[in-house]
Amino acid sequence: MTVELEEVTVQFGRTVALEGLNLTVAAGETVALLGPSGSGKSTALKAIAGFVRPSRGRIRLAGVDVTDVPPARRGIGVVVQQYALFPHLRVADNVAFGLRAARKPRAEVSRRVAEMLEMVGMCMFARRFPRELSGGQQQRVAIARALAIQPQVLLLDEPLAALDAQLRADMLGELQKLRREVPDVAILYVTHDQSEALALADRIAVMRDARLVDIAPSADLYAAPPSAFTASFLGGANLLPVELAGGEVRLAGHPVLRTDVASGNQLLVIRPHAIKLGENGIPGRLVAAQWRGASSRLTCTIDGLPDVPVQVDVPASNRLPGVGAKVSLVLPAEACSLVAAEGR
Ligand SMILES: Nc1ncnc2c1ncn2[C@@H]1O[C@H](COP(=O)(O)OP(=O)(O)OP(=O)(O)O)[C@@H](O)[C@H]1O
Repeated sequence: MTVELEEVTVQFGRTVALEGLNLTVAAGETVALLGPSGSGKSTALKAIAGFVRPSRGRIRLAGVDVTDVPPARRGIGVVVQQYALFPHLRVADNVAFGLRAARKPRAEVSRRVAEMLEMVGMCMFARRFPRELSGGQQQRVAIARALAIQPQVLLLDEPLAALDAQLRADMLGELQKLRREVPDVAILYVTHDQSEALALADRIAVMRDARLVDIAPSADLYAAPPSAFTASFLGGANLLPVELAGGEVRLAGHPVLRTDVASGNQLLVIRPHAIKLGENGIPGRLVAAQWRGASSRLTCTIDGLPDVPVQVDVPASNRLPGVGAKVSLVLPAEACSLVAAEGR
């Protein structure tokens, strides 16, 4: 079932939490809403679920306008950060809740509950209460409960945020599997974690200050971010001031890329791991080094641009120059792109 938002604006008093959002999630597609805290991601999800009412705009499910339809009648599965299981109900009854509310026959309820618990690997825990489960197990039950009603739309709001790093990685794997098991469901996944968005989403929608900034297939957005904000938010790219002259992009006077962009205030985008310390590169200095396990994050400056830090990731096995030493930075043209500098 396709989800469509057309010019959806949500206001809380004088706060505009979401401004004119246009977004479509196709059946079978996973879209991640990615953005910093307070950018309006959860508000967008709540508007689709029907928990908040837009002050302007329309929401359609499979072409049908549901803007004025109450949440329970939209047939949407919702999973939020804090699980929100019913504490007084056992796991099986939590999962059965929506089916019983829809007055499904008893045999169908038990069959479906068993199927769902099987899918999330929680059959053994059917008789437990939520308080007797770990955070990850509770989250699986929440997902089973959301899917039990066979929703055509699944909304996930930071479902892994309350879990520790190991569990988060495990659950991310589970969610990838889940996507394959419900191939026709439209999934909207709210997160501020770019690695979750990249791992799960077909397309990523980047939000900032209540607005959609960019939306594109995940790989495209990462490889060629259309804006400076997306370049730095998704993958922490370097944004370096350049000069454009005669079809050439120059960094501190050194040619790095050819371009059709004629003029304007442009920034060069390059990811820290794409820059190499090599021969005949752009001369600069190492100003700091931070060991990060498998890699080291180096902060360098380029001669002539002393106030612009350049982040470089190198494998931790590489021998590092000493802090203060001269370095030569190689920026492969294929790893470089341009974005317009922002006015702020
Ligand atoms: N019920 C509410 N009443 C008043 N203001 C609200 C309410 N809900 C959200 N807001 C405001 O709307 C803006 C967007 O909030 P929203 O929860 O959508 O952001 P978010 O991107 O999901 O953030 P986070 O990642 O921190 O959850 C924020 O400025 C927030 O303070």
